[in-house]
Amino acid sequence: MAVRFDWKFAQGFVHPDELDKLQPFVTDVHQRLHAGEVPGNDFLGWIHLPSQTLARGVEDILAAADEIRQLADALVVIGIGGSYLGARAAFEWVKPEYYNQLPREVRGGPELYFAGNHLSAAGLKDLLRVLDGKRVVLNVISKSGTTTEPAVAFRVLRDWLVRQAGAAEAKRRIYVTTDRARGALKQLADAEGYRTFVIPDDVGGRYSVLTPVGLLPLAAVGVDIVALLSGAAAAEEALATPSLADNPAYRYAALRNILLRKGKTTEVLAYYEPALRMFAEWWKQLFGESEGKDQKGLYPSSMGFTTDLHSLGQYVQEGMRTLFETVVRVVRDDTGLTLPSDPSVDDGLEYLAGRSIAWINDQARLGTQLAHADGGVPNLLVEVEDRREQSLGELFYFFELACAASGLLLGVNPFDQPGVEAYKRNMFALLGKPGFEAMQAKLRERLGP
Ligand SMILES: O=P(O)(O)OC[C@H]1O[C@](O)(CO)[C@@H](O)[C@@H]1O
Repeated sequence: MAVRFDWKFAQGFVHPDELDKLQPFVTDVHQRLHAGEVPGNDFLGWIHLPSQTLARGVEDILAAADEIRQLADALVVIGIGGSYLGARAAFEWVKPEYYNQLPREVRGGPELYFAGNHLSAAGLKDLLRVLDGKRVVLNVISKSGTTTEPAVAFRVLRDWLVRQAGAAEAKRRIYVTTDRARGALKQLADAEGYRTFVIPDDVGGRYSVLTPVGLLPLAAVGVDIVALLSGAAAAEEALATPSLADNPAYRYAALRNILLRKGKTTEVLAYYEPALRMFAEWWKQLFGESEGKDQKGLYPSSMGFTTDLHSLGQYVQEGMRTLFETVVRVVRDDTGLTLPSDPSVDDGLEYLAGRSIAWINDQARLGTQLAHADGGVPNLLVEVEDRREQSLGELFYFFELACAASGLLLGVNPFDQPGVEAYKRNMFALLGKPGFEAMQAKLRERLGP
């Protein structure tokens, strides 16, 4: 596999014996997961999604992606949570950091923007400014079809698009990804005749990156979605064993469980490449929504090193000893970038002349892992061979499986998210949504003048 798991920097905190003791529980979780006998078992479509999608083929997605490439200078993906994080994570992982600024011939695809993942007027206005004068395609994504943030952004952007391009052309430039039958977005798509892609019923939002949710926008910007799926399918096969010795995803899940029980209540996903920033955001939703319930669950956080070593590094080294760290490391460097030699400048760096920047970064990583472990922060390591699609597909599946197993070991339903409704109900009441009148009065009273 292109993904490897190592826990040598955590061995002072966990004895191998402790893992062995969890084997029967992991075996039970594995068997129940594969037999569909777990809480939330109507959301297990992700387990065989990679192989089944490859077997079915993705020609329809590739054809639509081609159309988008023809139609668009800029593609705007409108979605929030699982309806955008996977696509954005893969986009930033695979494509160069300044993709949108590169010339079209170099990029190969349209510029890519994300909207509907907040309710900021300024954010939306800034996006409209940058879209001005461009041929824009919208891909609005919502499984429920009722989420407020993307619905608001879609209404604003659709209105803008109709004014820019006319109603008929706007219709051609809107792609909808949603539930097969339910939701306001589905009704709107049917009424307007928008091109529609379906999110399978049995795949939850945070597990949906390998459905059209992620695949369509990724294909449109030239990410190799067949390689992405192939990597995930390879992991699906390789990780179909309950054995902790053979299954690194279960080893990771079991270690998280052990560390949590020892009082390590926060997990920091640490990365040393800016390209992994949105991957960490995807990971946070995956674990946070899956495990944070029934007053349980590790708090998933992330840090980008070495940047955050100069802001949060002090806390990690000497603050509350409730942290452990999972480092995601990309092994291969193909930048060819080295530190130039210049003996005429006295900046104290000549001893590094000729060294690759990637090597320097990795020494920082090793030094940090040792220091953090010495400071009482167990360190786990997930190594990924490179930034190619195949490897990323493996990594997506690795964490999806680990998350399901980890949630089940914790005794929660890893596939629901009842807690996110609380803020939504309050917001609907305050916004004056029909049906929430009584609640609105109560909340306004609590808020006072
Ligand atoms: O795709 P939808 O239905 O718009 O939901 C977006 C996100 O909102 C949540 O439902 C949380 O409110 C997530 O689980 C989901 O990924």
